[in-house]
Amino acid sequence: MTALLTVNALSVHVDGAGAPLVDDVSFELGEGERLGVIGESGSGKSLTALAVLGLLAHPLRASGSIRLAADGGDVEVVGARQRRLDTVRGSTVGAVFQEPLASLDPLMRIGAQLAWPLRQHRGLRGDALRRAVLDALADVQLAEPERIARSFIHEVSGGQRQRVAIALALAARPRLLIADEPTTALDVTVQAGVLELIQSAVAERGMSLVFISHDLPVVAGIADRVVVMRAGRVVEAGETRQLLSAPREGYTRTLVAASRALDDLLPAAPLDGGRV
Ligand SMILES: Nc1ncnc2c1ncn2[C@@H]1O[C@H](COP(=O)(O)OP(=O)(O)OP(=O)(O)O)[C@@H](O)[C@H]1O
Repeated sequence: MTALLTVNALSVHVDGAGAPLVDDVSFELGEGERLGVIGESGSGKSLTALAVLGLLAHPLRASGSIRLAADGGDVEVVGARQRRLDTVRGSTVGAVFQEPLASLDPLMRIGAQLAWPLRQHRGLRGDALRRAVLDALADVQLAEPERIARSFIHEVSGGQRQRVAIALALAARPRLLIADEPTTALDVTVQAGVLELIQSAVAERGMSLVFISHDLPVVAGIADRVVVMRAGRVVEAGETRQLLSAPREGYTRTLVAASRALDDLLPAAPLDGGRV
């Protein structure tokens, strides 16, 4: 399988401070592959995602290597100039975060926000652009796309906001989607729908996925391979089924046991992907 993303010995430091927050992390992601990143709060999952997106801000600093296979050739994200990163963000890699407002502008109508990447990356104008905005909203199963396009973000529900954020992440047709706890902030009744949407969008477009969560059953249902992080390091990595049925490390065993204990309380919700 061709590697779309290769992370090698990635560390993230606070400039001038001691121990790294992300420490010597390596993994690879092939075209069309879905990778789950799991670990407790503070284990370094989000910083790893931000590093891949080239979004670490001072005083955070990455070292090591993050290579993305972009259309015009490989891009080394660590140390890349802003202009180089602008060419891969959106078109090679898109992102959805826990809090949709992280990627949405409260002062701009939703349609105008979506129009921007469609114009920039796909060169659309006029009627074609207006149609593409409505199609992008319909693609994320938002009813009444015309009304949503005219709305500001505070005029739609939390679940609808996350769907808009997904539409925005997909607008430039990236080859890789990074979803960082995309359902954690949502009402439990809308989590399942948003997860299904991410899964179907990734499958239909043949995209690769990095799915970050602290929720093992959710990751089990979505990822081909899993990376387990703790205290900034990868403690275990492997094919999802194998890793969950025979975890080698004590920490992974604890995570699996905790999920199974919960599973026993919810007999209708099997570990393997049935939940939310
Ligand atoms: N800007 C920052 N400056 C200093 N430390 C930071 C900064 N951002 C994050 N950290 C620290 O880095 C560590 C890893 O944070 P990170 O957000 O990657 O964890 P996480 O695994 O994504 O957690 P969660 O599941 O709660 O989102 C944490 O100890 C956090 O406090």
